[in-house]
Amino acid sequence: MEVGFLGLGIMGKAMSMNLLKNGFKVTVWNRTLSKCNELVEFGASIGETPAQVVKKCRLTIAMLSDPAAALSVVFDKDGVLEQIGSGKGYIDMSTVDPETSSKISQAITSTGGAFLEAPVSGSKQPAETGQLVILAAGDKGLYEESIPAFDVLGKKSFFLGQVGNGAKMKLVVNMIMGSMMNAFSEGLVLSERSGLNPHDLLDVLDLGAIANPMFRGKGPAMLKSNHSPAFPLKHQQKDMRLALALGDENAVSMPVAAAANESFKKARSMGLGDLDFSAVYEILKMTKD
Ligand SMILES: NC(=O)C1=CN([C@@H]2O[C@H](COP(=O)(O)OP(=O)(O)OC[C@H]3O[C@@H](n4cnc5c(N)ncnc54)[C@H](OP(=O)(O)O)[C@@H]3O)[C@@H](O)[C@H]2O)C=CC1
Ligand SMILES: O=CC(=O)O
Repeated sequence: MEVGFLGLGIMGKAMSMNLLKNGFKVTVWNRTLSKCNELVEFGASIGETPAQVVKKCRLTIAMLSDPAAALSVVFDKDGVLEQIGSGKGYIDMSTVDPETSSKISQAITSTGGAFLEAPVSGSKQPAETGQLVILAAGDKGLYEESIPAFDVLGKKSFFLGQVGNGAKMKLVVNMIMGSMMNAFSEGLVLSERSGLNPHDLLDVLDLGAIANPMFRGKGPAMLKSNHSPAFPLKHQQKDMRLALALGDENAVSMPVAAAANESFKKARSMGLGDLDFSAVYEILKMTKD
């Protein structure tokens, strides 16, 4: 099966590599084209523009940073829209808001092309090992056609109905995750400041009802101030912002998420945006009497 892949950041590189290792022919494009070279060593072809990739491939996947990037790759010169049409499918796996996804869907479907949004839950390591959770919505036929690729990329795929539902589900999940990371960071700081050993806190948490892979996986590195990026903090803050907008639209009060967003914004303003989202711990640690 031949697929196009647009966007070779932390996630896109791991996902396209996985497709190559599992026998897919992959044509890649990235805004910074030099990032394609590593994939070529594993058998990928390069497309010079998004339009060239779509022209060559029946299915094209995108994994881009945010709504502005997702829109630019579709609507700008040499973009997806120039070559998409009947018989071709476009799958956007970036985390964006439902409005962005709907705008892209309308443009693609008006040409006769098929569109699926399919954001993912799971970070760098699940992307490398094909253990993502795929939250798809949109064209059911394209979803079914994409299952062989989704089976390589993920451990489970959900089809959630109309375009927008995948984006909403992803934003709800990441809103919860961002709030949890703040509560966890506050707990680590409180344990240290009150004279406890925070490593003991990690052990206690891991044996109780709120044990989870995020605390287990990130806790020890956080205590060493190691925030090597798996999920960049700037993307987590983008997701909090988009989730809060979804809350506004639906008149849902979310004071916990709003407070977490403020912490992520503060961390960004201090230059921590490219670190892992666990770096929010550093700004909570700085707060003194
Ligand atoms: N990392 C993670 O753990 C997870 C991330 N996600 C989501 O997946 C998406 C990608 O995340 P991740 O790989 O971590 O992000 P990265 O920041 O590592 O990569 C972002 C990608 O978007 C491209 N890009 C940015 N702006 C533009 C633009 N204006 N035009 C074209 N391309 C652009 C970048 O190109 P260039 O190389 O040229 O900068 C790069 O390929 C995000 O929506 C994120 O929220 C979802 C689940 C987990
Ligand atoms: O979006 C990030 C994730 O870990 O999922």
